[in-house]
Amino acid sequence: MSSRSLVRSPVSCSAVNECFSYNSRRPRSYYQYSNTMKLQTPQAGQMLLPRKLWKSTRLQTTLLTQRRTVSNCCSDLSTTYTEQLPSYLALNVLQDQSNAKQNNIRKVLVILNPNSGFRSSREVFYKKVQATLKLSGFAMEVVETAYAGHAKVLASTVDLSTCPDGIICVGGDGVVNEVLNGLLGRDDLKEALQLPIGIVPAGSDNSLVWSVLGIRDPVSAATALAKGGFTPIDVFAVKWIQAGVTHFGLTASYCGFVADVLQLSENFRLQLGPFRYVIAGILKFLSLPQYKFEVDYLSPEKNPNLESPIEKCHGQLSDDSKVKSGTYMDSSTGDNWVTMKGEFLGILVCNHFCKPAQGLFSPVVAPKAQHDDGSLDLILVHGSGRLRLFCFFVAYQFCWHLLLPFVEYVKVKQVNVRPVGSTHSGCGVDGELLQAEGQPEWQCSLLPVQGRLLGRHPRT
Ligand SMILES: Nc1ncnc2c1ncn2[C@@H]1O[C@H](COP(=O)(O)OP(=O)(O)OP(=O)(O)O)[C@@H](O)[C@H]1O
Repeated sequence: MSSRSLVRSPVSCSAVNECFSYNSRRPRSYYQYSNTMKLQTPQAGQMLLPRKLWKSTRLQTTLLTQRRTVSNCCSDLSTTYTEQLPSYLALNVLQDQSNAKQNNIRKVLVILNPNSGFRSSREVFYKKVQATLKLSGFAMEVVETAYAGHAKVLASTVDLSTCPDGIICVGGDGVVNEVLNGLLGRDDLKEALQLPIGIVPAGSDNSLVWSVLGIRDPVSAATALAKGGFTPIDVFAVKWIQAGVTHFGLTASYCGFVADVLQLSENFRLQLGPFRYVIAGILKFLSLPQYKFEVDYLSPEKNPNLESPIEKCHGQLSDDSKVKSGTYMDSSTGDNWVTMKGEFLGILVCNHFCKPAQGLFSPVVAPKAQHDDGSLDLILVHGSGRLRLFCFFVAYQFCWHLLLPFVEYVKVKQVNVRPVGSTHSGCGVDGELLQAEGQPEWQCSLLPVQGRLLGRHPRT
């Protein structure tokens, strides 16, 4: 995750809307960036196996290797696989795959962030994942990111014909977000949207792949990639209205306490790795400011009579003296809007149920959210103060947070948020902090098109 200014990464939302009338100019080849790229050679990793199992695994792998070496022309496929044995679980899948797809080579670009999580992405990929993917027919071009924003540059400039089967991200949610934004910023948007994104979790918290595909370890991720298939997923856009700049996301956007923690945590990235969130959370909790926002949201269902246009968990919320709220109809569209102004500890807009991969009890933030249901789930944590925040946090650990009287849960189509006064004006998107000048208005809405993730949930 990294803090960054939206000004530095302008992506026009109109580009997405123009998707259907796109201009098929050829993308620049990403090889022009080759001075920052490092094509990787595989590293040998020896696994310790029981003697009997070692023998049988070795035999299976050797057979697979022979077939692959004949059918593939990718230079590093000649690696001795006996030095890079995948897990036993994966081997069963690989055998099926190799029988069914002997001639089906899947060409992908692998973008590896060596800076993710505990900085173990290289080890994760080369020791736990690479062999499985190779054996299942992936021809991979591996590129390591050299700086923050590099994954976005790669995704926006790569020649799509060199990786028609997708881009696989090895890292955290941040690198996936960069790839998404790179793809959605391309001229050949229609083709880019079709390109699936694969994820090998190696970051601080891979909430996306854990929530949507039920995968949180690299070996399972490799197995899911090897098995093939796609999972459609809604994509949302967060627009800084005044500047007309848009950033895209797949997981969640948030303002208030969580965005503040995200910003503070970046100071500890080098020293603490994934633990930076805990330390930043405690520090921010101890110096908790008041957050005031104006919020407008649009419910998915139109109700011309303004009768219960929203699903509210707690009707008494509007009686909270600190929150002024009302409903109005946009005369141009006939949409019903709910508007409120007051103190909020947090405003979270979730695209899936947002299950942190590293949580103690792995609670979910938005239990009713679905990654492909065409709506966003808004969670408003009303009020201020450490006691309220503490109650929310404890309840959240047991997934009771929606029962709290100061928490509101609504399915929405669009949310507009305006920080009031000295409230922190940043907005977090998938773990990336978007910063804006002045009094920004953030608009979060779903795109009319879906993206695709590589792999399917193990139970589907
Ligand atoms: N070579 C690099 N050097 C420094 N920063 C990088 C490099 N490559 C990528 N980054 C930045 O690191 C940020 C975090 O990456 P990533 O999300 O993969 O890991 P993480 O933060 O540990 O995991 P998570 O986002 O799941 O918490 C990205 O936003 C990206 O901009």
